Amino acid sequence: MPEHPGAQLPAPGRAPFGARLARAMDAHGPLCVGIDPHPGLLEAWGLPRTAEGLRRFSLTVLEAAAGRAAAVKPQVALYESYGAAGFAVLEELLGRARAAGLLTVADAKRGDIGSTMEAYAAAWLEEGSPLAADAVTLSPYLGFESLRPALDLAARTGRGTFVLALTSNPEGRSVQHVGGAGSVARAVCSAAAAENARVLAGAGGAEPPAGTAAAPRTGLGPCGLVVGATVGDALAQLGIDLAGVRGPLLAPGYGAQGARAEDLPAVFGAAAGQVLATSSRAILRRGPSVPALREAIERSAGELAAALG
Ligand SMILES: O=c1ccn([C@@H]2O[C@H](COP(=O)(O)O)[C@@H](O)[C@H]2O)c(=O)[nH]1
Repeated sequence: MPEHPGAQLPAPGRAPFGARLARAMDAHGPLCVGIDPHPGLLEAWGLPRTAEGLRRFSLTVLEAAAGRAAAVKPQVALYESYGAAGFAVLEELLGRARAAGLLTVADAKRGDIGSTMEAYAAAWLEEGSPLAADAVTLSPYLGFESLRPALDLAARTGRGTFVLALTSNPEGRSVQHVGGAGSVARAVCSAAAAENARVLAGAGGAEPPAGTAAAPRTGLGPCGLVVGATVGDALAQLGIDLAGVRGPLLAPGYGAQGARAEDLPAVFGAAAGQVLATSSRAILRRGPSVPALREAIERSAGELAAALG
């Protein structure tokens, strides 16, 4: 395992991810701005399809989002496609976002056998790693427990994970929704609930007393889920209790994929307060004007806060 510069330094005191995310959502609304530098958007913004174009795109979105959104979510694939130069831009973006007080979610969708998973966990979640983010997206296709190195490292460093559960794309249903009460989606949600219960119990966070509604954004554990805003009534159909997961819910599908803010309460029900909706293209299309991007971010954050609380 390569040593990261700074890996030997003690982790600075950092509040748990659930608490930091709750604070950011309370302050700015439940919006995560997706940073997806698609080639077509670079062209529309008058930027070259080079690492310098990627950098200018990324820093412009950051300038617009700072102080107006809870988090940003760079789509790692769109940096990776530029090779080492793209990763250098991603490193700079993550560092600058942190300095601007924005939480960062690296949308990398990593997942592999445990020994390799250790390397992914170290890259995205370890103190001192150049690519460390506040949270990373994970794929549980090799089994939820194969993600253990990332789950443990996130809990230890005050970071978070978002595990794919019910994705926003229509194709996801053919794998995730099959089997009713025995669905893959339900198994992933149950595993995340068990993980948060374990971590929160270790941190002294007791179960909410039976029969009382827990305040929706307090006491969230580090293991979040990706649940698309486009899944309609799938949660009820599959018998999934997302409030009982006690983790944050990253919800793509709002915006360019068709879900509207006013659709979200029906999709998420009692878990609405745990939702961090993410939107990329619907906001990014408004660039490169920073005031226009800011207006789109403020409008989205406002309508999501009104819908989700
Ligand atoms: O289920 C999923 C998981 C991840 N995504 C990612 O979110 C953004 C969505 O972009 P929009 O432009 O707002 O549609 C993108 O990076 C996806 O890879 C998702 O859409 N669905």
